[in-house]
Amino acid sequence: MANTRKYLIAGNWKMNKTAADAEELIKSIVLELGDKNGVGVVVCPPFTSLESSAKVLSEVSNVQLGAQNMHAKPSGAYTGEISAAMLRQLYVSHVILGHSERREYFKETDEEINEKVLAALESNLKPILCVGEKLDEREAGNTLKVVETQLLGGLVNIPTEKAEQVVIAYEPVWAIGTGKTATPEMAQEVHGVIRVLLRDRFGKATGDKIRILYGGSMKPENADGLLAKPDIDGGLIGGASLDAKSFVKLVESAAKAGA
Ligand SMILES: O=C(CO)COP(=O)(O)O
Repeated sequence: MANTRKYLIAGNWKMNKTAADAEELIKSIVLELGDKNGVGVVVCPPFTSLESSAKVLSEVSNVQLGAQNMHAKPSGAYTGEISAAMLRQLYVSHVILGHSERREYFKETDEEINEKVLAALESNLKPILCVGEKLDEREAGNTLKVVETQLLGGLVNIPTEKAEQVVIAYEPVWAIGTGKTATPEMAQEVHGVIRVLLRDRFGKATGDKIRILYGGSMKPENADGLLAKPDIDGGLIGGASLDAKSFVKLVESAAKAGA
């Protein structure tokens, strides 16, 4: 066993699957997964599929539901946005925040992401806070600096007693959807630094409980090496989460790593 934290495999479906397609995929995942337990499993379909997904999952205890974003304000004149309370009512337990695609295409800043993390915790949603460097930042030797700024920026004002609810996802932007994965050593180097920053920020006991997922072209063929590393506590999976068999294989890899 690489560590004592419970592994988590989360699927980020991004802007894929209509509600009907989502229902089919969730059913296939549930079937493929059976009653396997011991690893946290979260699926994050688009907003439009949350309600039908929640219905399918209402009788399943080993798969949780996540959203891909939310607004920091509880309600108001924010056309097109979704609040934490709206997600909670659909039995959503997790929410991905600060994904690099939102930072890049929707210009989300660390400050806005931090407001969302605080609002999510306030509503008892578990934020999956994403951090990660772009290729030019890595090539310039700035990886750790970028990750530290995004991490600490996203965690401003988070009370220590709530910090355990937070999940961190390290997703090097150059590895997302490109088929290029960070080697286990490259990923562990960054995860190890994130662990030290979390211990500094929240104390060792809490810092050691926070899960740090790896994301970026993670698939069944490369998962074992990554999940064997001491500070890699699971995965945030894009492409490979859209296929029930490969997603469940990743859950099995995590179960093996945690055994
Ligand atoms: O962005 C990701 C998950 O949030 C990773 O996507 P891929 O697994 O498709 O590279």
